[in-house]
Amino acid sequence: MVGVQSIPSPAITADERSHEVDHPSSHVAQFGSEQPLRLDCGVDLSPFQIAYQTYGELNADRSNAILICHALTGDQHVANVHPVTGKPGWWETLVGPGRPLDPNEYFIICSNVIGGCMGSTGPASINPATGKVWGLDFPVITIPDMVRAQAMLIDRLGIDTLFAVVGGSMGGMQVLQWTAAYPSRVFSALAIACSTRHSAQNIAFHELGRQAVMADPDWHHGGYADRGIHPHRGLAVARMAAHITYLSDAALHRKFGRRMQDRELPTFSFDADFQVESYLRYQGSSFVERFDANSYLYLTRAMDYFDIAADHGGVLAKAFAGIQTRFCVVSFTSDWLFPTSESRALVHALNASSARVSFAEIETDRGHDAFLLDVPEFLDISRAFLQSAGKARGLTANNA
Ligand SMILES: CC(=O)SCCNC(=O)CCNC(=O)[C@H](O)C(C)(C)COP(=O)(O)OP(=O)(O)OC[C@H]1O[C@@H](n2cnc3c(N)ncnc32)[C@H](O)[C@@H]1OP(=O)(O)O
Ligand SMILES: N[C@@H](CCO)C(=O)O
Repeated sequence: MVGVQSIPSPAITADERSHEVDHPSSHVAQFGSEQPLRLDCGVDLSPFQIAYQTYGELNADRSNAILICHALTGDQHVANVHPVTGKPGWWETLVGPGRPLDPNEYFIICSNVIGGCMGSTGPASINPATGKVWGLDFPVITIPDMVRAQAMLIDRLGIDTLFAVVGGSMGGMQVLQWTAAYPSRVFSALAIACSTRHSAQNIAFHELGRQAVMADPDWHHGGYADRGIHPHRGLAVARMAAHITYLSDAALHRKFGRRMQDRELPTFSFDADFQVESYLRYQGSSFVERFDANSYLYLTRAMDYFDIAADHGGVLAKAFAGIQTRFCVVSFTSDWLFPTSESRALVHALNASSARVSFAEIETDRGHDAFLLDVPEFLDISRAFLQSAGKARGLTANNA
């Protein structure tokens, strides 16, 4: 990389490097009892580990680091082939050479959240006290817990201030939590399709999903791993219901309408007569191949508990008082899960805090998950925001 001084992750030990998996910059950072993770529920989690990927190189003054926070079922494999699904990284529209988050310019970090199931400690991990899978003995985690764990990782990487923290949906919640908890460590923040608190409707959808998991006889009160089984049916139903909320009526109509699946006439049965039924079944069955049911319970719960203003006497602006971080808030017109009104409320609070904030509502029928798709206006806005913040930060092309 021309003009970029390569600084290997400074505090990563040889032991940690031995955990490298499918990618040259794939790591697991382990934290021990000297550094427990203090959880909001009152538990000190120790030891624990965070699995993460990096792309690009940290520059000489360590000013070009971008942290990507993933959404509910995402993971650290943001821009490399996924080791389980074999599919491209989940945000390759945004991250990659020539993309708005270009590893030739930035040192990009993405970690699997605490509570996740792709290498970070979560309910599917082994509880060192029992030698068995944690299951429901795993402590309930929150968005602030996820961010606290990430901050320990960022410390471990020797980075004081992140050039940017970027994320959509649950990732956007983490972005906002980063700015509220560590304002001086975040130079710029790109918060997409998110909210400062989970709405009653969203909590209701999550509860529906959790009940579907818990109603599966294979769930065994979270103890399925010891029996060598997994509540696939319940988790698939949960994903099917959730997936509908990630799209929009218009998008479903455009994709499938009332068209039939591989047939011309109704079968007068409960087979998947309609394409949209077949599609949903596919989304459910492919999801369970890559996700743990208990993790789904814990991560949905973390989103439900999220409410930044609650920690500031119910006044959202207080969470951002005096903040110097540059914000860009993005919403999508057809997102009914995190509607534009919630982004506007955030922008108003940032304005009331005299924060620097730009806001874009993007016209699309692709619903909440538009942030994961190739939506040119979204990508252009992201690029322009980071370039402008980069100038203010003194970053030059290729960060020479
Ligand atoms: C690790 C991670 O994945 S990170 C988490 C973020 N990623 C996700 O949430 C993935 C799940 N979400 C999605 O797939 C979302 O629908 C989106 C919005 C991100 C993708 O949208 P699009 O690119 O428009 O894809 P679309 O929703 O049409 O789904 C395409 C898939 O459905 C399948 N499909 C389409 N029609 C049908 C049908 N009638 N019957 C069965 N399957 C169908 C396609 O074969 C395709 O399968 P593939 O993903 O294995 O290639
Ligand atoms: N579809 C994405 C976003 C959900 O908010 C996910 O599963 O993580």
